[in-house]
Amino acid sequence: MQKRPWIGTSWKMNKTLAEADRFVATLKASDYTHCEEAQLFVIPPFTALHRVADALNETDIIVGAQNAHWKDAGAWTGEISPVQVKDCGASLVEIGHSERREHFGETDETVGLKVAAAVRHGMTALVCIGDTREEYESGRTAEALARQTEAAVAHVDWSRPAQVLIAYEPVWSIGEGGTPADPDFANEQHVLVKRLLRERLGAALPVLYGGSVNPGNAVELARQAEIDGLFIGRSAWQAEGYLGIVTDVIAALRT
Ligand SMILES: O=C(COP(=O)(O)O)[C@@H](O)CO
Repeated sequence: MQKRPWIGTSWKMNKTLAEADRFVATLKASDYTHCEEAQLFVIPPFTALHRVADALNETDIIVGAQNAHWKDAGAWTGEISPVQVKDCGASLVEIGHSERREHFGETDETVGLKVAAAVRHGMTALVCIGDTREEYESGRTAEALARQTEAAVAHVDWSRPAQVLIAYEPVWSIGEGGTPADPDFANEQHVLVKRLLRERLGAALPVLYGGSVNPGNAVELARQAEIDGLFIGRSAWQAEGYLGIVTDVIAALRT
């Protein structure tokens, strides 16, 4: 059976409201507002979340938040709760991106608590895990992924319906100066993560790849047996770039 990949982008700390509107207008004018061959998702910054979710409401494109706290409300100045992002129209929450782990004190424990909270509120949790360059170069990728995978699912109440996606994003592959992971290497890490999940939960979860995905490597990555989707940064920040990758991947998976 042909796979239906997740293909999405986080805008990180980019886009004014006018720029968000332009991206969304291009998306809405495309053939992909209702797409059976891929699950599209867009993760704007909080400032544009409500507006983008509203604009894409009638489409099949999922809109997510880049983070959400584990508590529903309270004295947590500067934070945003899962109740609030859901209220803005988000149905997905990205959790544990390496930039948050590196710069904002996100830990395996807070990631686990946030995943459980997002799921408790009926949203999909998209959990980013990945090895640092130091872990990669010293052969400790598997150890890092095992630790982060276990923490990501540790607090979820699995006796209730829960949608959790994992994004394998090697830290050394992300952003300017990042090296895209070799597709075979990425696939091997996805095999490992899925094995860990099967042992822990009795079933694997979808695992997406992220880190310097671009028009030149997207198809080969998406063709890997255990890569269930692509999570794209820079190459998808212009709607045309995003739609170009979506078009290429869908066409390649048809053949
Ligand atoms: O960080 C990500 C990848 O960024 P790139 O610019 O594609 O390296 C991923 O989480 C999508 O935001």
